[in-house]
Amino acid sequence: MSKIYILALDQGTTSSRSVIVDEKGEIIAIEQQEFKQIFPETSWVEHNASEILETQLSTIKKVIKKANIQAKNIVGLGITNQRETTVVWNKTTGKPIYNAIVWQDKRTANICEDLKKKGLEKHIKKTTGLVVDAYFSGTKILWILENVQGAKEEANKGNLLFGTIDSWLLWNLSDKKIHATDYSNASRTMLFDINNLCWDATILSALKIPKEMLPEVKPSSFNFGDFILDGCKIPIAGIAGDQQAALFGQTCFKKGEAKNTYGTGCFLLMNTGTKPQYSKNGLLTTIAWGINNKVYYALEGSVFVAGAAIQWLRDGLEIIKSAEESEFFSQQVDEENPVIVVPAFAGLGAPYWDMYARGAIFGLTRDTGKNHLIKATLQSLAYQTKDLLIAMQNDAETPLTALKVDGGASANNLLMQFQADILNTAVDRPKNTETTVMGAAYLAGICVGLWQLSDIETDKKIDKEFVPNITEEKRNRLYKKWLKAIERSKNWID
Ligand SMILES: Nc1ncnc2c1ncn2[C@@H]1O[C@H](COP(=O)(O)OP(=O)(O)O)[C@@H](O)[C@H]1O
Ligand SMILES: O=P(O)(O)OC[C@H](O)CO
Repeated sequence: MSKIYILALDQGTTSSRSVIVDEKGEIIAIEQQEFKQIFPETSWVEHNASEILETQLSTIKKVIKKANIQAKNIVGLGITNQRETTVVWNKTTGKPIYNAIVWQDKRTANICEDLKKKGLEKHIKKTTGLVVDAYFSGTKILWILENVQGAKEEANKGNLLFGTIDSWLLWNLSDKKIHATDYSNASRTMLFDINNLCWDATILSALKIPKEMLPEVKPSSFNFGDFILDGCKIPIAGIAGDQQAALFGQTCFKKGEAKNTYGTGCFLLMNTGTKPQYSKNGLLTTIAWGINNKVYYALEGSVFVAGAAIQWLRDGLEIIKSAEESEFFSQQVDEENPVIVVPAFAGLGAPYWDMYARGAIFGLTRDTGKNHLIKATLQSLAYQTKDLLIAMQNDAETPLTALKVDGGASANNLLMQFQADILNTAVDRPKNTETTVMGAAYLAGICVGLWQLSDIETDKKIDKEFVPNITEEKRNRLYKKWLKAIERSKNWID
């Protein structure tokens, strides 16, 4: 009998990836393609949605060739995606009416202020689990409707569709042009009622968004429709936002289990079981996934700039040639680093939620060199994670015994050791750090009957555990400086 496979797509902020996973849950081939980041104005970030689709399709073709398999042996397709990023397209032509507005984009801060003035903050928190912030899709949709000529009229006539990236891919990949999303992605729009699992009429009306343009919302492990490849029907059987998919891929199936992903941003999620738990410490309540007729929730701490700060060292300041080099240059600073970098390039996310904060560098002296700056930038990922972990432990009231990590920057040993040191918690890096795409593969594989949850739970191989190795006194002294720097970077722009 010929082998069977799952095709899984990870449409991230900086690249589109496709992987082939075999029956044993091993990745046998990966293809990845970067695409353009568009910065039309300060604090604006856009992607070309058509380029996203093209890069995704191109990696699908390449990965099948690389794995040397045939479409007929692929039994399911899973999709995971950068969340919140907003696409509005014309139902008839299939063309986006504006670039995708990316989750990092801050242009809608004023729309958020209006919502607050209308007294909707409490309602939004209770209904959607989110804080009012330009991060989420809702205000981005309104911006497109108000700023693209004729868009409002077309939307009211029912000619436009909205989707996060999963919906955009699903609509384009499915043979019947399915317009749907899953619970985890819907819960990032700031329009979705996470308790009653439906779009919220009050918020839609405040943002003047016609309900007809919104996708249908389904479980994450679900048969959404068929992708036709080389004449073969492949069920699109799993969809989840990338951070929730990573939580699933790290097998955090039980209440209290958590992971932290170091990608463009940094996202700490804890499974809180089948009931939403609300944070008192600046974290978000979000849907983790819907599976087997149940919906699971998570507490989330979202940091906007993590690996993106390393990209800034590479592409903006041009003081490193690759992200990996940040480790080597940081190792050259063996004394205590007096420099602190707060990479609030897109404001501050959890737990501070300050859309007006901006990046800052503290502690410069005449002998500060580029290595100090590189190390401080790398350390900022660990400090921001500590902010999140403190908030999460205060909410959860259970100490985390170890932190499971993944994402591009988790490959950096110096960062992971500093993370353990500053947290005073062990940091566990799995052998397979492609947990995000594995989450999508697992959701699809479970839907088509290839695996059960219990098969997946057994696969938890650790590559390396980083153990704390600094004194309590040093830890406290360093973190105090960080908190001082954070205070000074808040509320910078008007
Ligand atoms: N060795 C490294 N050290 C520090 N940062 C790294 C390293 N390798 C990758 N990164 C950072 O990780 C990010 C890419 O991780 P990835 O998980 O692919 O992100 P995304 O899904 O957001 O596109 C980039 O921002 C990059 O700067
Ligand atoms: O594409 P990533 O991995 O940076 O993830 C982005 C997040 O989904 C934004 O909420």
